[in-house]
Amino acid sequence: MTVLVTGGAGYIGSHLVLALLDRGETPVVLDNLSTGFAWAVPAGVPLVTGDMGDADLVARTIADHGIREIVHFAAKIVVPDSVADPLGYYLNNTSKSRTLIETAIRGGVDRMIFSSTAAVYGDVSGDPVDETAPTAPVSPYGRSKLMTEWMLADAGVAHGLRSVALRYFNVAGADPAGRSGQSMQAATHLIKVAAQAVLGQRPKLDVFGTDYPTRDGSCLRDYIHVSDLADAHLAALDHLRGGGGSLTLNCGYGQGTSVLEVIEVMKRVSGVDFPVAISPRRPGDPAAIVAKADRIRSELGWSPKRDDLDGIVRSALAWERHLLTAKAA
Ligand SMILES: NC(=O)c1ccc[n+]([C@@H]2O[C@H](COP(=O)([O-])OP(=O)(O)OC[C@H]3O[C@@H](n4cnc5c(N)ncnc54)[C@H](O)[C@@H]3O)[C@@H](O)[C@H]2O)c1
Ligand SMILES: O=c1ccn([C@@H]2O[C@H](COP(=O)(O)OP(=O)(O)O[C@H]3O[C@H](CO)[C@@H](O)[C@H](O)[C@H]3O)[C@@H](O)[C@H]2O)c(=O)[nH]1
Repeated sequence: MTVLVTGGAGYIGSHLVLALLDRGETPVVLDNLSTGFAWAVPAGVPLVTGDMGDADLVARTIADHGIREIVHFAAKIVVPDSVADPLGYYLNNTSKSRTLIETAIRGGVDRMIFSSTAAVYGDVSGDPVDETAPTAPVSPYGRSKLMTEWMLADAGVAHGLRSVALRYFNVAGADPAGRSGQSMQAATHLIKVAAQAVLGQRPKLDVFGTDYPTRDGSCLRDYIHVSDLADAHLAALDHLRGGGGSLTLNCGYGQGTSVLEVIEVMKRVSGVDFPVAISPRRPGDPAAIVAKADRIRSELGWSPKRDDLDGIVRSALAWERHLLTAKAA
């Protein structure tokens, strides 16, 4: 069975492509390479370079490869950018997802896994949130994703498309075998930025706010290893292939870690005391967001294998070193 992976040249999508190959499946990637890399798509995996908003291209790809299921990662993903450019985010993440969903249904696709986000919940009190918590995103990014969840739910009722919306919490780390990682140099994610600070690629790390109502004043997030997340997608595919119904599932470990704690782990693991500056809050950031992640275990039988922040940080750092060596070569 061939699986179409939109955004498969990106960070998380490339890890799913590896996980699919590891279990003998046949992925096809559709990616416009806006933030992804052709080299991140393993040799032998077809890469269709183009936009998910291009209905003709999507229809052709579905027909050419006999696609019945799509894992949909393609999106713009930077929360503060979405505050500055909301319409760009609604176009790429919402409107183009609408085109993708419509074209998929017309082409006979009946299963879809969607990369949703913890950002759909908004500013929660800090207690772990389960999937029944009210959705009240505080950024255009979160809203652009929530609207896609709604479209999938409505299309499911009207057209029989079954889907699993996976609400990722903070994804970090890299493939344990060193085959992929987060590669965008201008990335804004905390663990990536901290790894770059270790290697001297950034002069310092800014902590965006230490005046939040949290245990040390910095924001709390629930960091999940990207390979555990890839496994959750495999489990979600298996669920739908087995005839299972649509689901919305949190993907996290249920453990909140503060920005300052992440920095402490990065310094300890690397042995490098990089400079840290306390800076103002960043727009669109909720104070604390931690998953209650029981449903994914009971519905999919998924459980994490790499629930260890030291290990996540170590793998992110190893990938950053790899990128640096590759650049120098
Ligand atoms: N990284 C996280 O912590 C995180 C957390 C929650 C949810 N997510 C979601 O996971 C998904 C993947 O994120 P990522 O971290 O791998 O980001 P990424 O930027 O590395 O990957 C996104 C990929 O989508 C491609 N793309 C974007 N718009 C496209 C379009 N219109 N047509 C075709 N390709 C397009 C990009 O080129 C890129 O390869 C996104 O949907 C994101 O919202 C990520
Ligand atoms: O240089 C930095 C980078 C980040 N942070 C802070 O670190 C925390 C985590 O930030 P980041 O790694 O950028 O992730 P989030 O903004 O939490 O967003 C990520 O996690 C969300 C789910 O929680 C996803 O929806 C988004 O796609 C993904 O970018 C936030 O409090 C940031 O303010 C800093 O203090 N300094």
